[in-house]
Amino acid sequence: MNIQMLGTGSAFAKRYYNNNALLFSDGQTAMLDCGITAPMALHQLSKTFNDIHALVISHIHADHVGGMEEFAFQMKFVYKRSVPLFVPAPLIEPLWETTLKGGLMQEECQTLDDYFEVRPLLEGQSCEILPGLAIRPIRTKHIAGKPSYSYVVNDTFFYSADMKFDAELLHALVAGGCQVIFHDCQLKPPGAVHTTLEQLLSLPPVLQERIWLMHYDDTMPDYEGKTGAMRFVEQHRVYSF
Ligand SMILES: Nc1ccn([C@@H]2O[C@@H]3COP(=O)(O)O[C@H]3[C@H]2O)c(=O)n1
Ligand SMILES: [Zn+2]
Ligand SMILES: [Zn+2]
Repeated sequence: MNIQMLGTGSAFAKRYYNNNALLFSDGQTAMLDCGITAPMALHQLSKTFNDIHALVISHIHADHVGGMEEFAFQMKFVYKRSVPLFVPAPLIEPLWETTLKGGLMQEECQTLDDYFEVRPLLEGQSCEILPGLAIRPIRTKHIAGKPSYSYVVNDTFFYSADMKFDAELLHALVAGGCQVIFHDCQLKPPGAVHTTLEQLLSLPPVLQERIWLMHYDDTMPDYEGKTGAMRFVEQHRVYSF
């Protein structure tokens, strides 16, 4: 599996774009989250939404879904095809009712299904989203009262999206065969809704070696060399795992 980040920044970062990813498998591309900066980030890679074969969503914050209105309109009215949208079941209704409906609803388009082939994901159940690429959602803690999901990819790769520190989960993932972890990282405490660098540094080196840090703010360069055995994920670099 190859992964390339469209952006690696926190919600308010201005240098690194929103923390969204492209996953490549068997000549096809899945997008994992589609934030406000996703359309521009794709453009900078000389890609369009027509290059995307599947979209996956982690939770409803603008840095993860804010680019979906353009995605939907472009597929419907420019490229005239429907992309499979893989969404954890509890997010489907709020994604339409609280985020997308205002811009996308019109006489002939009244539901999310008018724009995407909606495929509900069930927690803990693996789903093949592209040939050779299976994802398994895990509900993780982020904001109280707001469902949010991390993903295990092909049983060996963990993508936190946005989550509070959960050392027990990280230990269990590695014990279960997870080789690589892309984890959100709030550089400065307190970590009210994200995992902080300080918390990740409390993990043993054997775990840290597998962790790559993403969703960081614009001060990231100040932390080079201060992340233990963990490395920063770089925007646009293609990683093969
Ligand atoms: N209860 C909350 C809710 C949100 N936030 C900030 O807003 C951002 C939304 O995107 P995010 O990437 O989840 O990070 C959130 C916090 O920075 C926050 O700090 N506390
Ligand atoms: Zn975020
Ligand atoms: Zn969030």
